[in-house]
Amino acid sequence: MHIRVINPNTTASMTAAMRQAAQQQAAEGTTVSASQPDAGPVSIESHFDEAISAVGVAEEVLKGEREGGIDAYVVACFGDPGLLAARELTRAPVIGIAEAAFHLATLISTRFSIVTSLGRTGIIAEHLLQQYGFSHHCRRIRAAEIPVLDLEHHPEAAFTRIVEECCRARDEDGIGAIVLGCGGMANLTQEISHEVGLPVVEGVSAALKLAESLVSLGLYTSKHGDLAYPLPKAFTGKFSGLSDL
Ligand SMILES: O=C(O)C[C@H]1NC(=O)NC1=O
Repeated sequence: MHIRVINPNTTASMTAAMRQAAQQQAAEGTTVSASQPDAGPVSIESHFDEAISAVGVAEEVLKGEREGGIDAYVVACFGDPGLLAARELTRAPVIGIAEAAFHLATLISTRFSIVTSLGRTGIIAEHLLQQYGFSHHCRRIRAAEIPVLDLEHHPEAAFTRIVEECCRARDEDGIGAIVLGCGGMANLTQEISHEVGLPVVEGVSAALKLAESLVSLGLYTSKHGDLAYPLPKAFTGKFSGLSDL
């Protein structure tokens, strides 16, 4: 099967790291490709960044549908930007890394904490926990207080900050597992788990394995109801190419 990982930010090196992490976890016979929008934020650290990146996610799914042969998509940003819009555009399963991580974390612990990059995006994770029904499972949303691109530009310092915050969560929050709250942490999971001594759930890998499961079960995004294809209509200006999809 073929799974497309979409990095909603436009940092190609982060996309490559996500693809590598996902391919390492993929089952034999699963091909993982990755893409990012041509236009949008280089990192997603605010509501505004999320809103802009959601358009890019939709455009990447449309590209994938035109390309053909893609069995599932992963939206690889912890805010799950544009997830429901993306699901409207395809019958293929579309899995957000936050939603995937929350599901898996509740299967291995009764309580988990999230460690994300910047504290100001914590409210986005809080809203997702409420939306997906996991609020009572999550003890606390913590932040390493590192800009997302520090994961690329200052990886050692970023790793240290993330581990320190994970250790505080382990010692203070009464939890059994940790969810990493950034797609850019996809290649750090094993090292962090080894340092912290708790199971660490990372969203790109979680979403990849859930996508494989859905495809293997023959499950697809329902086209009955609100996730049916969008109604054909005219779009104007720079979105005119989306007219009558
Ligand atoms: O929401 C966050 O804090 C992290 C989020 N930003 C980004 O560019 N990729 C992410 O996963």
